[in-house]
Amino acid sequence: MTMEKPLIALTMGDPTGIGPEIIAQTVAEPAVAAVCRPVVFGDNGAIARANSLVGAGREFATVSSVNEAASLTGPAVPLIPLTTLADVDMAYGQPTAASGDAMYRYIVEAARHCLTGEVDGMATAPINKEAMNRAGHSYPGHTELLAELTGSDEYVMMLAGERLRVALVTIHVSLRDVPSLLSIEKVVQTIRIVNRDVGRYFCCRPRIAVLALNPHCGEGGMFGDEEEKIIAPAVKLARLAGIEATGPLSADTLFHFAVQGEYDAVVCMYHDQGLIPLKLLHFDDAVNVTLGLPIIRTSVDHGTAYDLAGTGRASAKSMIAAVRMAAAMAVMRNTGVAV
Ligand SMILES: NC(=O)C1=CN([C@@H]2O[C@H](COP(=O)(O)OP(=O)(O)OC[C@H]3O[C@@H](n4cnc5c(N)ncnc54)[C@H](O)[C@@H]3O)[C@@H](O)[C@H]2O)C=CC1
Ligand SMILES: NCC(=O)COP(=O)(O)O
Repeated sequence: MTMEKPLIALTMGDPTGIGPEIIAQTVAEPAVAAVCRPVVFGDNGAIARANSLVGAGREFATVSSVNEAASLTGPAVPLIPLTTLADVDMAYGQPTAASGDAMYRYIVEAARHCLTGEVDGMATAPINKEAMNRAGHSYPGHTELLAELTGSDEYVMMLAGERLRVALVTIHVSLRDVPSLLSIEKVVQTIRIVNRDVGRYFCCRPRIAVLALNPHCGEGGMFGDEEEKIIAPAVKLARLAGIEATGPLSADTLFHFAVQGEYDAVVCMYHDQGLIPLKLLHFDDAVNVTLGLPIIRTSVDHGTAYDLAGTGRASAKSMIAAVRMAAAMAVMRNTGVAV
């Protein structure tokens, strides 16, 4: 039996950043074409500029719907133009209200098509969160926007590389607010979603490490009591539910053991606790996956890189990895077969 390759929506991200360039490189990558049919949600002008800049040699064909994209034959990559940006809205590193609105619209449309099942998943290029907010769309990032669009109360940001997966209990919040945002319920919820979705897509019964918040797990309460009051009870509840969770574990040593293969995922209490080790190991090729949504969504692990935009020097490895992972997850969901 031959199965059609999954249709994966690629959102162009910030028109003034590296998004269009890494998309142009990604769709030209044979390893991407081998596993999926990409369809780009973006802007003709921004993509044409990026395509000639990187010289990857893959043509784009403007289409007006996902149906038309799906039935396109030949080597051109379908592009659904949702905006027609003026040059001023594509000036490198200078997002405007129009470009802030554009990045939002690409995400909304791709998510809508994921929900209807017309596309199998989406992989997103980076946005500038401040520009999206300035355009009137008040979300900390894709994750929270997609949670709202899909009606999901429970979701987790996970970043995954070959050697390490980190999942975050709190995401884009001020460090000073982290302790008050932690609760037994929130930690259990994160562990539960990681267990279910890492189990569903990546390995059958994940071994989950749960980090402490404070140095030395709080040193018996001398350096904080979140371990005793919140994290240890949460781990206990998760274990009672049959989840292979261990913790609280000291963050300074745990990553050494996680990358030796002792754990399949590490639950971290805040953004930089997980993303610093992840990017140290996997800056080039990690993928951001939103767990808990009814749709498949992956993304790059980096930002808009204004210092590189327009130079053609940005690496597309994380975007390529994100598209390939979305495709593999779609095949797993649609057929139960791991690829
Ligand atoms: N998935 C998303 O939409 C994300 C968006 N952002 C946004 O990106 C903007 C800039 O954030 P920063 O913290 O400066 O992070 P950044 O990742 O854009 O840049 C940090 C450094 O990494 C380099 N870099 C980033 N991507 C690269 C690539 N593909 N190839 C080679 N070098 C690369 C940059 O040149 C820069 O030196 C912010 O507005 C932030 O909100 C940040 C992370 C993820
Ligand atoms: N640091 C990761 C990041 O900013 C990604 O956020 P999101 O836009 O995927 O929610």
